[in-house]
Amino acid sequence: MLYPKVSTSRGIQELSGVWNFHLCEEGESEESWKDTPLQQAEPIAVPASYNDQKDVRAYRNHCGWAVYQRKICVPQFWQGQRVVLRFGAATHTAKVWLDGKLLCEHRGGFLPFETEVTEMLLCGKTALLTVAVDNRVDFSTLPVGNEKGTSFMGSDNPGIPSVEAAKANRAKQNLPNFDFFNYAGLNRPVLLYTTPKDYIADVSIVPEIDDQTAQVSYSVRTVGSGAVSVSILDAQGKEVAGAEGAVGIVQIAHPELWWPGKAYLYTARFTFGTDVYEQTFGLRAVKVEGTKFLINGKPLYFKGFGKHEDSAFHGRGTDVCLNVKDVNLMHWLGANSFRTSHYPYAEEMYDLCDREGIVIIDEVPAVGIGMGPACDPYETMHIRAHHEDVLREIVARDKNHPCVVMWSLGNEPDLDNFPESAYRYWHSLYELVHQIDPQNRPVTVVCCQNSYEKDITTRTMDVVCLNRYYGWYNLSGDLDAACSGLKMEMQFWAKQGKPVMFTEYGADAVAGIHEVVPEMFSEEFQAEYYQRENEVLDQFPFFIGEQVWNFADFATVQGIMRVDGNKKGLFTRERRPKTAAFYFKKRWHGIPDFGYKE
Ligand SMILES: CCCCCC[C@@H]1NC[C@@H](O)[C@H](O)[C@H]1C(=O)O
Repeated sequence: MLYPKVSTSRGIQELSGVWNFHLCEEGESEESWKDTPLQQAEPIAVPASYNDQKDVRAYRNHCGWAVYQRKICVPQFWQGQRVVLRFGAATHTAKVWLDGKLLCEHRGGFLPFETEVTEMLLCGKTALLTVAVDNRVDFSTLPVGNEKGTSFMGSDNPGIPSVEAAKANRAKQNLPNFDFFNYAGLNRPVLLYTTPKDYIADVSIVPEIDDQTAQVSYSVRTVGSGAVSVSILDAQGKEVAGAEGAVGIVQIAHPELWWPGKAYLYTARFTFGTDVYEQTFGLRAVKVEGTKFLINGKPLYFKGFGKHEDSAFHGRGTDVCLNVKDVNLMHWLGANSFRTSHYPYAEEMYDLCDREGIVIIDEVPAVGIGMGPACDPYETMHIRAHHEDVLREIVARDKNHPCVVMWSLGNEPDLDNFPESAYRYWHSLYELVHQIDPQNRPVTVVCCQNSYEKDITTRTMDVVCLNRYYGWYNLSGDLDAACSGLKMEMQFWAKQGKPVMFTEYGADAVAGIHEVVPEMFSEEFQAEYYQRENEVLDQFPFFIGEQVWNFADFATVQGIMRVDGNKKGLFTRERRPKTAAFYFKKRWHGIPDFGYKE
């Protein structure tokens, strides 16, 4: 799916700003307002989550539909154009009406969707746009919500009469089986854009490089009639190659490659009739070979993070200023990568990483898939069809980004309680993504701390991505025992012949807690945790990367295990560095992006 861009043939009207807003009561139909202006509407900013925009529990803890509404119209000089309404995302399920006519519905809260509105808007009138967004999570959604019991790491005293009675009478609420606040609403930009009637619907770019030359295979999907041509421009805007036809191969002489830390972007300017669309791309090759993750034939060492889209006031709302700040902090640290834990991030972040040379592991929101040893989630949850949908959508959206070097099918599913069932589920998704990705990038699923000998799935992925918490969730506070356990597990992985990396490891540190003798939750313990465990990891040549959990402190559902959210950040939520940030700054500037341990 193309990202909307202004060109000589295309215009954009952003619909950001203050809309009218209403939280539906339990039992109130989301369709109540599809053709009627909201009464006693409240103000709400778009793009942003609604949860923190008003300090009342109803916003913070809402469970169900919320209605956004505003008037829209388009300039008459758009006559003759095709007009499209596009949502960067709506979390988690959306229904869209224009003057009461249902335009579209979409499931999945982290990927774009759009609908053509030409006829309804070009008749010169102002229309009422109504969007209903449902934030409920359950066994059919990704991310997964529990349908009884507690949320992630929640606490309960089941069986006590008074507790059970109170549970039966409590207001409906979400029980996220994941460790990030269930921010919801129109989190990403909403806009109208135009194309000519005959237009470019999609483009796909597959770079191939060898020593001295590079070629780009491209394909263009069009609607209507016309001829396709493509012009390849270098970073200075100079044409370096060109071709005719909707499908073709272009040779690029004296290629400038795209590298982590040294990005170089070309632009493919596609023309179809009067339509013009420009797609940036990078000349880079990604390949797993033995226990190495090769970019342009060189073995990368991942230095970076699991992150979240999370900030004060905006919640999970797109904040390009914060994106720039975070990428600058990554440069400051000597980091080269992050995983979009646990959902696809806003498109604007990938464009920024393309130009800044930050490498991304791109993850779908398949998180919370597990119910413990009592129940096989692959038999009980109804997520498969939706899981395939989000995988197709993430590849369709992000396929041309040079910064995307690997797909993550999901985070910390149950892989060891029902190992054969898990393997069937995840291996078929692994094969699906390899089939649908034009660049055929490596594919993984991120594994939680588990019985790695029973888990027969993780070892079959292109890269073994492990989330491990030796010394935190187990062997808590005892870093000698933790390092002994970690070393033993690494000796298991040494026999698997796969590249292995940490996509999570870490410890909560409440900024400002300092101890001469480091204990858990102090900044000193967090730094010592990493320093000790990195000493073990540095001993294993097949270990190809360290992504700490997390880049910054972030909001979670309230519970006994979280004091104002998750505090495993190297930075506070306001991006103030903790002691461990300075440890990693020193460490990562001393580790090369390529050839570490060689
Ligand atoms: C025993 C539970 C183990 C959870 C493993 C650690 C968790 N991985 C997934 C992330 O979303 C959580 O924030 C992280 C944590 O809790 O900080």
